[in-house]
Amino acid sequence: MPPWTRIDREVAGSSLWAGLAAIPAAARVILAIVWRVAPRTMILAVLLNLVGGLATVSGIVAGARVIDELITGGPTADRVVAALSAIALVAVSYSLRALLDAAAAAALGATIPRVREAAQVELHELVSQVRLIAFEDAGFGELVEQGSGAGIRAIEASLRHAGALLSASVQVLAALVAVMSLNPWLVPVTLLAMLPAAWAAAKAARLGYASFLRMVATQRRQAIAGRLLTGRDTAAELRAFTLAETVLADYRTASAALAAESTTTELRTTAVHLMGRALTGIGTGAAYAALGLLLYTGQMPLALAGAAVLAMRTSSAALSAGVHTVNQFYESSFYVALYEKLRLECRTRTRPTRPCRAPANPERIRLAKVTFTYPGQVRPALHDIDLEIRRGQVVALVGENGSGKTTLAKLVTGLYAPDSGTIHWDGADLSECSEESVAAAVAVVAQQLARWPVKAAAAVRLGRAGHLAGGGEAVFTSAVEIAGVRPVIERLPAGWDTVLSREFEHGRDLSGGEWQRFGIARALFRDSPILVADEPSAALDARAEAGVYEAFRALRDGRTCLLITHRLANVRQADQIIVLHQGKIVERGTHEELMSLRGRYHDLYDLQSAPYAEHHVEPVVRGAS
Ligand SMILES: Nc1ncnc2c1ncn2[C@@H]1O[C@H](COP(=O)(O)OP(=O)(O)OP(=O)(O)O)[C@@H](O)[C@H]1O
Repeated sequence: MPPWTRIDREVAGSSLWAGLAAIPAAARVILAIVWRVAPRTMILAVLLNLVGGLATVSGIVAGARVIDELITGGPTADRVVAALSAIALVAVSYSLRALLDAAAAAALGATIPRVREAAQVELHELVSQVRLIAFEDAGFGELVEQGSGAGIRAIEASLRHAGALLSASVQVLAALVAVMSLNPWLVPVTLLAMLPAAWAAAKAARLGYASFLRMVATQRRQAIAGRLLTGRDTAAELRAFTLAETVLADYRTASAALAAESTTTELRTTAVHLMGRALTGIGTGAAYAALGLLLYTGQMPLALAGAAVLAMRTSSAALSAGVHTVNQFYESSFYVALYEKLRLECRTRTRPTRPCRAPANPERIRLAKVTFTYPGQVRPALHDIDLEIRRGQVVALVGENGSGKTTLAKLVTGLYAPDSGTIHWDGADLSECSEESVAAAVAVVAQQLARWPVKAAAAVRLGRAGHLAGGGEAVFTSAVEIAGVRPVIERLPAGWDTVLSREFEHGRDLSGGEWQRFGIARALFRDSPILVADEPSAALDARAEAGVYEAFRALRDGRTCLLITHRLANVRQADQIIVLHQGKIVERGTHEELMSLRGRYHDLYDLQSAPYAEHHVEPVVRGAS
């Protein structure tokens, strides 16, 4: 069961009062946005609803007058003439009510897109300003997904519910006020007719949620199996492992279960509706009996009976609609609460604005006793790290999977902040520098590259957003040549104008190595004094890899390069090799120093070069040796 079904369980299991109690909090959030983006339309919608209520009162009262005129003594023609003005008022009242309802719906319709847009834009602004580490927190990730998806949809739905609820409440109230003004005894009579209908509506809604809950797991199972059968990601393995029949069998089982459940649910819902209608019938019958009693005992003149019937019909229809809306509003209120929680979380996790700027090209980067633990983890990913990197050095971070290389690179470049210890760029403590100024000095070839769905030229130029439309031509050309992007472009149907995504017409996807070439070109085009390359050649062919390392060495003139790689042959010429193991630095030095140490680096290097030594060939170090 997905985590969000908790909400449906809660709605299915709680009372109508719990639903009503949850509405004010959700309404506050929505009204705050509406008040910000469309205050006048909001006031107009409320006024239209209120005037619509007055039209209902006038319609009912006028209806009572029509009957009154028609049943009083005298010739029929005179009675009809006497009733004409009341008949006209009935017609005007109900026409006006229809017009006002339409106007209120139009006002709401005009407000909803603006509210949705305001909520979406604000949320995306807030999330984009959140510190990177927040995304390593699984709870925050889930909140972003729910808050920005279902949360935004709930804002829109709640606004509709608020409109429907306001309209229903005004109509119920109007009917009660109308009958009250005619005869106070009519109030309990009207309630008698409308309460069973309200009860039935609440019951039907709850059964709807319960049946949805019974089906949701099977529905998801069917959807997942369907995606596995038809998706692009699994298409190759599905065929290569001849898995189609296995997955199809699962799909068939889920579909059959779903069909059976649907039939049962349909029958149950029909039974509930039947019960609802029967109860409404009993309620109405009781109301008529009460009416009859009032007439019999002379508590009420006959003319008012018609008004009572009108009021009963108006109010029970409005109340049923209102009760149904309360349930929906209740469900939406949970998601609105998630949206609100996400906004608050974003605010607490926003990147701080700091006046101090980091040095544009630091002479020395120093880490002292740096410890870092990922959110929700007990064991630190890095422990007591002391490190110094000088401008122009190529520093290689090596070590087994999970030893902390990527994490260390993110700390050095200010993407994460340490839990304890300090990171200085020259005299500046990174914890006091603005994140933008730190980022300005750094270019990153990330281990998991973003596959930007943009034109090929933009995929490189994104490295320096200021030059997206053009500029930095010499740097662009050199970045493209070094990263080996040119031959890729020659193979693309529209060259530099090809969109790198199959989601667009004529768009093209790239191979893993081709994406990596774009990632390297993007970082080189950034032309920053510090380059961080995390496994930059994992997917590259031997020729491209040699070219890239050659280029990294050439960057040494005044630039600092932090290199993470498992291919140790590529780090032989690094100025410093840092060997990490379980979050600690266990060895450091040049290749020669570490080899003579005969420690962990020596063992790893030997392990990698053994196959080449056996066949008397050099390892893939053309660029590095
Ligand atoms: N988002 C995260 N949440 C929790 N733990 C994490 C997260 N990312 C990494 N870790 C853990 O932190 C430790 C260091 O991870 P890191 O990615 O820095 O290793 P690495 O040396 O770069 O590994 P690899 O060679 O596989 O890329 C590992 O134990 C890893 O499981």
